Amino acid sequence: MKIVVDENMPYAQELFSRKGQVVRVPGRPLPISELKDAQALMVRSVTPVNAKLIENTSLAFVGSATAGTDHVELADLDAASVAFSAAPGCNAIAVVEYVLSALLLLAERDGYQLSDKTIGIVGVGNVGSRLQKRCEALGMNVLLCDPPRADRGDKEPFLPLQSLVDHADILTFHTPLIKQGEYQTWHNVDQQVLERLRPGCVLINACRGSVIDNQALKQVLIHRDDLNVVLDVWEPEPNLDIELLSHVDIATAHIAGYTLEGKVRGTTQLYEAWTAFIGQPETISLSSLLPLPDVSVVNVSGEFSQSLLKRLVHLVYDVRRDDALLRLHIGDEGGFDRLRKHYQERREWSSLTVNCSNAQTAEKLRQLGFNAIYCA
Ligand SMILES: NC(=O)C1=CN([C@@H]2O[C@H](COP(=O)(O)OP(=O)(O)OC[C@H]3O[C@@H](n4cnc5c(N)ncnc54)[C@H](O)[C@@H]3O)[C@@H](O)[C@H]2O)C=CC1
Ligand SMILES: O=C(O)C(=O)[C@H](O)COP(=O)(O)O
Repeated sequence: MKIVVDENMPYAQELFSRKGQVVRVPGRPLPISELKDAQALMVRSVTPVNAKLIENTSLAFVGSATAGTDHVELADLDAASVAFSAAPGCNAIAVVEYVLSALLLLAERDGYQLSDKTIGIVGVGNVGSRLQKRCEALGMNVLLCDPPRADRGDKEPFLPLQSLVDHADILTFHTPLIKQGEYQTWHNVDQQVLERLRPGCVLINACRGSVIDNQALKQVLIHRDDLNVVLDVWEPEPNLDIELLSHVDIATAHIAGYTLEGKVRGTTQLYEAWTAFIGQPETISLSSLLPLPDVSVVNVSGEFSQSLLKRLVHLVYDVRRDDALLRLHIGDEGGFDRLRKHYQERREWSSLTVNCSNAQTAEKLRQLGFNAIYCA
């Protein structure tokens, strides 16, 4: 059995080679000739999966180690009777921690407490709902927008997008890219929305570039220098608009989901889906695969504060590292993809054990995702 896997998928070789011959390939562009005699293909978001890719192959299964599936034409796979599985939620914690790392930086730079702010979360799925919990733990006022969930009758108090635009100090997007229909998200943030954002608003996009009209954003940023913008995703990728980048406060190369845990979960979720598909189901424990992080234990005394949180968060991950790298390498041929391919290991906050002398501090840090322990 031949299994073709994207080379940017940690532990794929180790796991999939238990069941067949593994061939690792680049995802952009993917060498189609490798698919002719392959039974399974495991991709990432950079590989468009459509009729053209799968024609004249023996593929029975395609997996994508991603949350988003806008790169996959599901109807084409259905028509060719090729099974498909994604990895929902695999990297949700990573995206949440990216967003909070960025917010803690901006809050320190501009001298405010996040607990005084209202955050609007658009798209309250795996990422949005985890972000909601952590923002509530921080004492922020949280507004939610998710029309599909509202229409399903989910209990949360969902609001229309316009209401979030009018009331949020921070507006952050976590929807899939939906190109048309009732729940379209393509260019959800257009010129009109951008002009209407509250003065000093922080706008974050860590879902898909085209959820924000990037050309409209560039034009608006030229005359609205009060806005603060965090972009992890761009329209288009990898050839983003360098002038837009120069107006953005925090700019990264579509790496919000790139913790080691997030990537490995993506691989293990696909492996489990695929072994179930071939009738040999296996379950993989994440902790059996993960190495110890560089910094694994710290001691903390005293009460919880935003500045303590920022110090702990940036001990694990400081988004400025990725911002600096993108600005340095965006002019290089293939720079965007190279940064993603050779991404420096990044861990989730839960990888850090925080020994606290204060019980409330320990409780708060646990709510925020650290492995915090109260040591009397
Ligand atoms: N930058 C990165 O590295 C990453 C980006 N992503 C992107 O973020 C997206 C969200 O990720 P998850 O939370 O894991 O997906 P999810 O599918 O769990 O949640 C998406 C939520 O958006 C809602 N939604 C759909 N249409 C909407 C609309 N028109 N307005 C408001 N809400 C709408 C859905 O009802 C759902 O609750 C993914 O589809 C993917 O494109 C995900 C992971 C990493
Ligand atoms: O899971 C998603 O959706 C994402 O956006 C991924 O983090 C993107 O990573 P790649 O699949 O492009 O490596």
